[in-house]
Amino acid sequence: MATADDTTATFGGGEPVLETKGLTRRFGELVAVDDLDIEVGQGEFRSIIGPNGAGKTTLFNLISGALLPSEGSVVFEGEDVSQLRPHQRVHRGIGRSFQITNVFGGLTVRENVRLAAQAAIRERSPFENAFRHKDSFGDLNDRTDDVLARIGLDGRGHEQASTLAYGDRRRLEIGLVLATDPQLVMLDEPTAGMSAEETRATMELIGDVLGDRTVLLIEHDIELVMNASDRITVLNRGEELATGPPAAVAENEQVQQAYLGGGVL
Ligand SMILES: Nc1ncnc2c1ncn2[C@@H]1O[C@H](COP(=O)(O)OP(=O)(O)OP(=O)(O)O)[C@@H](O)[C@H]1O
Repeated sequence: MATADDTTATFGGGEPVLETKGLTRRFGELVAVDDLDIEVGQGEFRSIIGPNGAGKTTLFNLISGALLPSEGSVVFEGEDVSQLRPHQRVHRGIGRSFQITNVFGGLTVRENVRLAAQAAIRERSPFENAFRHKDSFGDLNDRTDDVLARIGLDGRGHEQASTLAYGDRRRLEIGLVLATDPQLVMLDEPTAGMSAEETRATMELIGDVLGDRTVLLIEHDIELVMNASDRITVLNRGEELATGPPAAVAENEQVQQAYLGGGVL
């Protein structure tokens, strides 16, 4: 049950980009995601937080299509996508999260970006993509150049991905998400394992390159979540404990008790 402010208000007006309706996922007896009704507005930066095992990753998997719901639905841009396969959801504009974004170490930076862009060209069958006339690849090359520039790796497209330093590899991963031209971007702990400086730079990059998209973020770094989010949803044992702007969530007593044992926020 949601208790915080602003739960039902649609961000920025208009229809939500993403809705879950009674979304539930069971693993045997365990209810990992329990009757979730959330709405994410166009252009919103929404963070999902909660203790270990709260259901955050399961929720992401249900939205991306890696898992199917036991009950309920996922609605994206007004369409029920609950039964679609992951690649079909990518075509509709649901961006992959880092955990399922593959950087191919043996390929160059440019080849990686180009491949991601190609995989996501919408409305075409793989057959059509394979046999398109050479000239029509102009689009793809333009998009690849644009992505490389936006992630600051232009001029480095020829480097083999496996030789990139950690921070640059994370940039490339963001580039691969961007290359699919998603409307909704799902980021699963994008700064995990980074130094404070790398974290700052990565969040800045995310703001720069994904600022015009709708973003869903799973993140354990509370300070980062507080600074970056328009709204935060707190999960606990699969249930929505609260949704609201950072300040309202930080003051929510149930959140304090369930998530933080009091006093951390
Ligand atoms: N494939 C699965 N089979 C059985 N149980 C699962 C499976 N995936 C997740 N679970 C269980 O579902 C619950 C929610 O897990 P989930 O990974 O979604 O939580 P989380 O909030 O992402 O946790 P963390 O912060 O530790 O990553 C946990 O109790 C977990 O053990």
